[in-house]
Amino acid sequence: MKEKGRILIVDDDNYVMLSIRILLEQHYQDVRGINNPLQIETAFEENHYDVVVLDMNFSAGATEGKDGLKYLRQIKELSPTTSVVFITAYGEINLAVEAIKEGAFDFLVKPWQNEKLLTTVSAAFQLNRSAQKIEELTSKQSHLTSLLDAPFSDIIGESDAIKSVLEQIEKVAQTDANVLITGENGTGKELVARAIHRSSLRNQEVFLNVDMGAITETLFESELFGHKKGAFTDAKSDRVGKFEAANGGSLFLDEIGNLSSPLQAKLLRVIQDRQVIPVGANDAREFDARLICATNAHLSKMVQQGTFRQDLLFRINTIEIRLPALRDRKEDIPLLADHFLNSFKKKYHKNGLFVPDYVIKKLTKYDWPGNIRELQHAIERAVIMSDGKQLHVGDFNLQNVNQTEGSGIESFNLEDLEKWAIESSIKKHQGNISNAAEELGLSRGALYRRMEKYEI
Ligand SMILES: Nc1ncnc2c1ncn2[C@@H]1O[C@H](COP(=O)(O)OP(=O)(O)OP(=O)(O)O)[C@@H](O)[C@H]1O
Repeated sequence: MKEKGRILIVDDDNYVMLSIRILLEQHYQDVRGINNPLQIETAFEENHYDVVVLDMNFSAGATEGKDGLKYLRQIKELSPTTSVVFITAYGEINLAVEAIKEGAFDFLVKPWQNEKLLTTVSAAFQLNRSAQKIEELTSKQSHLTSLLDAPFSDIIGESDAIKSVLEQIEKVAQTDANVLITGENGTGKELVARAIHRSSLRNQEVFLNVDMGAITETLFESELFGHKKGAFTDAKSDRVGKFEAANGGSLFLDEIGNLSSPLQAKLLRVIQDRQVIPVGANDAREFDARLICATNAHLSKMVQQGTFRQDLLFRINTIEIRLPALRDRKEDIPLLADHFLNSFKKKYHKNGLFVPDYVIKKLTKYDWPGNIRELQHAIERAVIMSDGKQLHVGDFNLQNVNQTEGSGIESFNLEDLEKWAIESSIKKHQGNISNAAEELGLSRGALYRRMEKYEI
């Protein structure tokens, strides 16, 4: 099978260039030859090359190899990771050594042996791959480091409510205190839990996540505390539980309000003792994980109703961070909308998509019962469904917007009636603009113009 490599051969002797090309084409997917070194720059503008096989002398009669060194420097400038292999005449070996000092990978002396040429190019190709890998890893690492340096960069918002949340995160992150994050669904509880971990001293260790709402009674102990081989029928080998696996890091227990009473008792014992006993084991094991819990339930109400243990609540809520509903920080909606729009425009390759101000205003008026997750999904849906030019309010499928406006015809103002007819028709056709336009007797363009006018 051919290697997925790109090789460029630069030699003004067409015979040499062609014979190397024919040989290398049997082993590499993309091999190109040029006989004029002045084309090197254009060749690199068109493609990246893993290896360049470069003649040492180009000017007729020249034997000093200065041309080769000049083009080597040019290639290294254009693409530092590309490996360069020189082809040199017998008398130029000193120069070839100089070329290696300047960054060439190796050289071959004319007349070359095919076997030797293939081995040299293959080694140059492997070196290039490793260099590229290192470059990739370095850029990934610097990206991760910048994320660590800016642990809140993905929490969008400038409202007083979100600023106060960020301040609290910063304060608690430095401690090992147990944190309870409360807030409605989709308000960003998991995002905040991750931010606490990232800005804590434990950020080099793991962040593990357990959804207490999804865990069954029977699996609870085995998942969280681990089990010994043979402890029950399916226990084919020893298993480390989440508490132990999160050692040194943070353990995020989501939907903690969903735990049954017996499981609350088990969890309380483990948090109090700071040790777990795996199912089927006799000895307890200590763990050192920072606990972050989250819920959308009112735990203190549940305590009053007798459905959540007060002692467990006291253990987990050393610090409580309450996340505001999106409707209580509406001033953040334009920022969040812009953030999600940009990322979905990129994801769905609709960079030209434009969102008029009146649409953003409409989004700000809506109450977003599903909070930021609902906003995120609504924007993703709108971007997918759009024709790639402009978003309209109708693209967002909002549930309660304008429920009161236009739900009955109380005014006989013609404009009000037209707006009502358009809204009703779009609703009837579940957002399908073509069908609504047909029913209203308008072209799609005319309907869009009216939608813009009435801010629908
Ligand atoms: N302030 C914010 N800035 C940017 N994105 C946010 C913000 N808050 C939440 N999100 C995004 O909204 C989505 C929902 O957030 P998250 O899962 O953290 O909410 P949650 O409160 O844990 O939800 P649930 O209670 O349903 O588990 C995620 O994709 C998250 O990245």
